[in-house]
Amino acid sequence: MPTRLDSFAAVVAAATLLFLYVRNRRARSPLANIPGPSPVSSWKGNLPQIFNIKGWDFPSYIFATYGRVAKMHGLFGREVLYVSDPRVVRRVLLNFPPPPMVVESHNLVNGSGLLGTMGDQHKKQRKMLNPLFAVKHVKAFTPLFFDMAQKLRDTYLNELGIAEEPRTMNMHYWSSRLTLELISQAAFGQSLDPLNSEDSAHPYTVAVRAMLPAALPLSVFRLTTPYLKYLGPKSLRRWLVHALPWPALNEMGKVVDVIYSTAVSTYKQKKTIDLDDPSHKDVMSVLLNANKRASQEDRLPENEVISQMGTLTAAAHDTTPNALARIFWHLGQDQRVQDKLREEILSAKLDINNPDIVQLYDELMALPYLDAVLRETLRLTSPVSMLQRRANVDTSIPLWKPIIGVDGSDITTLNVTKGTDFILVIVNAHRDPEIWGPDALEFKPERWLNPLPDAVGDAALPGVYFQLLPFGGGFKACIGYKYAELQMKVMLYTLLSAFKFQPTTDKVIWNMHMVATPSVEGVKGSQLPMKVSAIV
Ligand code: HEM
Repeated sequence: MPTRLDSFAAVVAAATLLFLYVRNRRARSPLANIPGPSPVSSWKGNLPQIFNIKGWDFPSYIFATYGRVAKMHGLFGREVLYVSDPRVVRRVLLNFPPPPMVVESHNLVNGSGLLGTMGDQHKKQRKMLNPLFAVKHVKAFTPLFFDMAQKLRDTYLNELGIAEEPRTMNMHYWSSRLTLELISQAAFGQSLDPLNSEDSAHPYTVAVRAMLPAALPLSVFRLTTPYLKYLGPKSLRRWLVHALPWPALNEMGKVVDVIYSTAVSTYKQKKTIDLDDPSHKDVMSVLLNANKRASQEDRLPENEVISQMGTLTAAAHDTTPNALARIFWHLGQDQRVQDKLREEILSAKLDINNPDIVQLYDELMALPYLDAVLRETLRLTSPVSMLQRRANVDTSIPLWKPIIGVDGSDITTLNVTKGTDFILVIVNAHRDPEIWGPDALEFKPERWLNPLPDAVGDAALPGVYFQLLPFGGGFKACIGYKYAELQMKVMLYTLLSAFKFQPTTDKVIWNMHMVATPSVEGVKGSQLPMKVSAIV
């Protein structure tokens, strides 16, 4: 029979073992000396703070308390580095992939397109698609974009009666409709929305707009995505999505089906046309043609070509309308900037019917204040506020500026092991006063008209868009950023020439999803109400 003493000894032994286990684990971790906040959940660590749609204060709190590097916890105590140090951001973005969960979630929804692939498969796709998104190709869409933006302007003026009296318009909704129409025409050569009335009812447009709301209730299950393939073949998984008594999943299934079947029918239709006919300029036609001519080694299989359609639509639609809405929001908040921008636009008098498309594109891009407003919005309020990556090797990364370790020593290099997770905090890197100056938190387009602080060059953030990261950087950087830039500039040029935009009394909230989205309390869906008046 064990005595009380035996029981006591067993408890002490167990406690000692547990203590040693925890201590050894901590000692073994090369991140043990990196300071950071305590986890708020025993199994979710700091994730509820990191991925909180109302959590804008968290990145600023971390920056103020810990600086550019903080250690946090993910699921079941997994260590996560929350980083805005520009040298670390550079090394990580240029070398490490997103964690499998991120890539697999994209793959489940849009198949094996750019967002849903990694490694050699992804490299091969980029090789095929990069030239189609180069400036030379994007320039060719300038007249189409102006045509569509003018259509929207005329609908506002006439069908919606703004020529007669001001109206409150949801600028997110209209940016989203224009984005979808432009991507349909430019990327797939088909028009889905004539943009001439209040509503758009094309099933594809409806499905794409429903995608993000449908994905939100499922986002907590993203963690399981790398393992879903073990449930069986695709056909079985597809059947389960519709058959399980789970409304959120069934809804997502319906949305994905519409997007996929439209992609397949577009692909089949493209195979019947003469792709050598130069009038077929849309991305999909050019891609099919390039793929047909590619060497066996470089050629993409059919399913990967089809998957690009949903991928490009989702990537363009989930981001550009929110970026545009944010610009309109800033212009509403700061009427001085709006007036100054309109003045530049009205005095530029671009000939938008200029048959020299290259000249028209170059003149639009050369408008300095328009460019400065865009850059400043994407700096201060980047639509994407964080990126996720996972180390694929053990390595050491020197820091831009040292941090102070838990033991009080200076840390100048991060030693990370394979598998370490990173949250790259774009919002902090874009607002760092040591990089951007003491006015880093102010919306000041003028900063881009003057030489930037030397620290911007020294920090060398690895973005594809100037020294900024709204479009990411490295091998998974945004392929469509020149396209997005053109769309945003054309829409601003066209609408600001005709209208004044003012905030309403509604309280607009920006939700910190993976892409920041505006809403109004108590109103369903994305909302950016603005009072729009015609300029007489
Ligand atoms: C303002 C608008 C946009 C923003 C802020 C934006 C932002 C981003 C960011 C941050 C990434 C990198 C994600 C990561 O590293 O994990 C990305 C990737 C991507 N974007 Fe965009 N994007 C925009 C517009 C577009 C447009 C218009 C298109 C297509 C026409 C597009 C297509 C893509 C694709 C295909 C990828 C995946 C690239 C890859 O994995 O190789 N984006 N975007």
